[in-house]
Amino acid sequence: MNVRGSVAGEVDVRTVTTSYGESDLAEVPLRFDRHEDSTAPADASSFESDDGSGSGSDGASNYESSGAVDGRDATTVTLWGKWTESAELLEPGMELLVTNVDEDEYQGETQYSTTGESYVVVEPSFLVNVTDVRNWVECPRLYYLNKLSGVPLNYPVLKGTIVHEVFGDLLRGRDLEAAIDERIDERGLELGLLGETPEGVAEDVRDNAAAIEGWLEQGRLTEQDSWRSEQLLISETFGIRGRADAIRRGAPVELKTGKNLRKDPRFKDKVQAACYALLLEEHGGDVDMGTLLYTKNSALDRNEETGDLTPAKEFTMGEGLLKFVVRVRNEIAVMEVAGDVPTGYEGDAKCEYCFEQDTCMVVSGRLDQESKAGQIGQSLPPEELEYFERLYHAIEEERREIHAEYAKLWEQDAEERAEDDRAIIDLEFVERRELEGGRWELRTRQRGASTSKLREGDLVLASDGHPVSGNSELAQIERLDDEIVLTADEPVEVTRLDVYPSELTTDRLLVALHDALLKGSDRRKDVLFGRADPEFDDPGETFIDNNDAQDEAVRKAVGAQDCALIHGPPGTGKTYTIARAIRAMVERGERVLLSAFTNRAVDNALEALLEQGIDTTDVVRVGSESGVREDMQAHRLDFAGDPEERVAELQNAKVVAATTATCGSRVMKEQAFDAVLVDEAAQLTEPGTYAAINLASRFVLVGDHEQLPPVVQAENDLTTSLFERLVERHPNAGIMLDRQYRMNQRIQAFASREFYDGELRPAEPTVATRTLDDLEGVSRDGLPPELRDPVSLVPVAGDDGQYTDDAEAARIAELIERYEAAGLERSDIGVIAPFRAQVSNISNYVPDGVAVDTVDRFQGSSQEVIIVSFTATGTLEGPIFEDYRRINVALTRPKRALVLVGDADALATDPVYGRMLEWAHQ
Ligand SMILES: Nc1ncnc2c1ncn2[C@@H]1O[C@H](COP(=O)(O)OP(=O)(O)OP(=O)(O)O)[C@@H](O)[C@H]1O
Repeated sequence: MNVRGSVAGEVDVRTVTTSYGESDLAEVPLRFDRHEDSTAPADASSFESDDGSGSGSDGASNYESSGAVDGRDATTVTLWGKWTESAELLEPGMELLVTNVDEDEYQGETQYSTTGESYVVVEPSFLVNVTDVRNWVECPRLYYLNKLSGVPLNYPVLKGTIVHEVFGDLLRGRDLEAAIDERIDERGLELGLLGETPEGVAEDVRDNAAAIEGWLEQGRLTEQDSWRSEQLLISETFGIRGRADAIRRGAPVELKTGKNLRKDPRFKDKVQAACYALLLEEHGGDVDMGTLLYTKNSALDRNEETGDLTPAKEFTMGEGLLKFVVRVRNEIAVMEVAGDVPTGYEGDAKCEYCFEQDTCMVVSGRLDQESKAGQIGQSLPPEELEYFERLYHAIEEERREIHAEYAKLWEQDAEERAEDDRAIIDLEFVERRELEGGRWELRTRQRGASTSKLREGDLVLASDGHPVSGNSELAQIERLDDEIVLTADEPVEVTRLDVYPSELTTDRLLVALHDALLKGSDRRKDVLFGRADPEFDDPGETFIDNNDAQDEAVRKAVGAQDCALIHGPPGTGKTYTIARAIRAMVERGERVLLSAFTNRAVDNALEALLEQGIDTTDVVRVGSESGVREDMQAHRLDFAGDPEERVAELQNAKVVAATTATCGSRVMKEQAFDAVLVDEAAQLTEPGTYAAINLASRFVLVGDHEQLPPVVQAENDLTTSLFERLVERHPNAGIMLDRQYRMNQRIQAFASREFYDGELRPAEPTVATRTLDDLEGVSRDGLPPELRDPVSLVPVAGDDGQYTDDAEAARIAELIERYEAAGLERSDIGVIAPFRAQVSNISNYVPDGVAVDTVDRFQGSSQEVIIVSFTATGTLEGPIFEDYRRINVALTRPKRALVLVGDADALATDPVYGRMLEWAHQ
C-alpha cells in the first residue's frame, strides 16, 4: 500500500536502538490529500481508472487517500534508515509519497512506516529529468550552470547527438553507412558553423558506431527479443521523466560517446540507467540489469591503452542504487520547489578537477552566490541582482505550471482532457507507412469535429490509448484535418493525441535571461535598467512621405544607438514600417535580424520586406518546414547539405528572419547582427524578448501593449512585456503610429477613445468611409436595416450557460445567412467568442468556411465583417474577455462591418461595455 499526503508539521529525526542495533528514523506527520480537492495531485481514483493501460495493476497504484482512512485525515509515517536523509529535507506543506508501507495500530490510531520495499518520494509531482539527476550526482552546481547557460554548439555535443541518432537508426535496422551519411547531411549547417567537414565527422562517427555494431552482433537478438529505440518515459510515482536511449529485453541501454577503461560503468552513468530502470518498473517491468555502451572504447588502440576496452559494460541493478537515485531526485525536487540555488557543498565533487570551475566561479561571483569553487569578479549591481532573482523565480514558476500539465496526463481522464482541449481522443487508426530513414508516418482519423490546442508542426504524445501508461511516442503533427498525419520513431497505432508539455521554451527563457545579464554590454544594461537614456542620431532623410508618424518611427529605428519603441495600434502599418526600416538599414550596410513572437508575423513582415524590393538572395528565413508559410519556403534555410554552403547562406544573409523562440536556438545564438526588429513585442515576456535582442547591438521593438499581453501560465512578472516596461521608462524612445488603414471611422471610434486617448484616426478618406458596398457583388440594401450601419448591436437575451450560449450561436448563424444573401463570401466573415466552448458551439451552427475562434487566434488578422459573441448573462463579474485588452482586439478586427451579439442588460453592468453599447447605439 502507498500513502500520499502533505507534511502536516515538524518532522522529528532521531536515532533509536532496535533489536538490530542502532537505526535512524524520522516521524512525519502527514495529512492525506482529499478527493474533493481538485488541485491535489494524483489519487487512487484517477490513477486506477486508466483502464486498459496495465498500469493499474502493477502494484504501485494502491494509494491510500482522503477520508477513507478511518474517517481521519492525518496520521504519522515513520521513515527508517537512509530515508531519513529525505526526511531532513521536508518542510510543512510539502507533498510526500511513501510506497509499500506497513500499517500499524498504535494507541487506537493507524500509523504507517517504511518497509524494505518502500520508496520515499518528496514532491512527487515535480518531475525531475533523468539527465538532471546525473548532472547533480556529478555536481549540483553543474546542474545549475547547465540550466542557466544551456547546451552550447560545440563539436563533442554535436558528435554525441549524431552518434545517438545513428544508434537509433541501427536499432531500427538501418544500414550503417546510409545512416551515418544521412545524419551528417542533416546537420550540415551546424557542422559548418563549427568548421567541420562531413568526411572528418563521418570518420569519428564510424569509430563510435563500430562499438554499437559490434555489440549488436555479439548480442545477436532472437525473434523474441524486444528492442526499442528512444522512449519517453514518465513516472508519476517517482516524479522522474526522461528519454531512454534504448530498451533491450526490458532493460535500459545508455550510450556514452566517451571512453571508460574500467570494468565497471561510471557511477554517474549507472545513476542514469537506474533512473530508467525505475521508470520501466513503474510501467510493469522488472529490471535487474543495466547496460552502458562506451562507444569510444572500440576506437582505442590496444597498444596504447591499458584497461578494459570492451565498450558494453553491464551491471546489476541493486535496490540500494535505485533508492539512492530517488534520494538524489528528492534533493533536486526540494531545491527546485523552494527556489534555492545549489552551492556545490551538497555533493562531494572536487572543484580542482572540474572543467567548469572557472565558469562556476564567474557565475557565482557575478550573481553573488555561495559556491564551493569560490567566487571571482565583481557582482552585478543590486538592481540587476534583484531583477535576475525575480525573473528567475518567475520562469521557474512557469516551469512548475508545465509540470502540473504533466500531472494532468494522469490526473484527468481522456474525456476531461478532450473537454479542456488538451487531447484529441477516440481517433480511428488508419495506417502506418515506413519512411526512408526508419521513421514512420502514421495516419489516424478524427470521428467528429474537435477543438484542441494542437497545431500542425507541434510535438505531441501519440498513443494507443494512454499517453503515460500506454504505448506512447513523441510524434510531430504533419497535417491536422479530419485525417491527422504524424511522423514518429515507432509505429504506434494512434488513437489519441495529447499536448506535450514541453519545457523547451522555459529552458530558453532562462538562458536568455542569463545571457542578457551576464553577457550583455554595460551600455545595453544601463538602458534596460534606466540608468541611461537611449540616444539617437538623425538619419537626415525622409523615408515615408505620406505618414508622419511612420516616417518618424523609421527615423528613430534607423537612428537609434540603443533602442527604439514603435507603438502600433491595429492596422496602423506596423508591418509596413518595419519593412521600410529594415530596407533603410540594409541600404546602410547593416546586417539585420527580423523577429516576432509568431511564425505568422515573421512571414508577414518578410513578405512586406520583399515588397520593398529587397533582393531575395539577401534574405534567409530560419524556421521549421511546418512553421514557415508556403510562399516563404523558398527563402527557408535548409539545415541539411554541404556545411560550407549552408553556413555561407546564413552568414551572407543581410536579413535573417526567425521567431524569438528560434532566436534562442543553438544555431541562432551563434549569429550577430547590427540591429534587430521585433514585431508583436507586447506579446513577449522580458526574457522572451532578450532571446532576440541579445543577438544585436541595437534593437527596435514594435507592438501594442493595449492588445494581448504575453501568454504565460503563471501570473507573475512574466506577464509584463519588456516593450511595455520600456515604453513607460523611456518615452523619448517611443513613437505611436496614429493613422490606421483598416477600419471604417465608425468602427474605430470606440477603440480610439477607450484605448488610445482618441489619437487613432483613419489614414485616408477611403479608409474612413469604407463600407460593404465597396465589395464586388455586395450591396447593403440587401441587408436588413439593423445591419446596414458599420457597427450594429443585435441584442439576444442570455441563456444561463456559463461558457456557451445557444441563443447567440443560433442568431449568429442567421446573421451569416443574411450577409451571404447580400452577396458576401463566407471567407469574409469572422466570428469571435470569449470561450473555447462557445467557439465549438458556434462552429456547430454556422456553415463551413466561416472562421470562428477566440480573440487570441484572431490577433494580428482582419476581416471584412466581424461578429462578436459576448456569451454574457446576468451580472458580469469582471470583463468577459478576461482583460479589456482582449475586447480591444476583438473590436478592431473588422474593416467594414462589426456586429455585437449579446445580452445588452448584462453588458450594461460593466462601465467599459456600457460605453461600448452607447457607441453601438449611436
Ligand atoms: N504609409 C502607407 N501608405 C500606404 N499604405 C500603407 C501605409 N502604411 C500601411 N499601409 C497599408 O495599410 C495596410 C495595413 O498595414 P500593415 O499590415 O503594415 O498594418 P499592421 O499595423 O501591421 O496591422 P496589424 O495591426 O494587423 O498588425 C496594408 O495594406 C499596408 O500596405
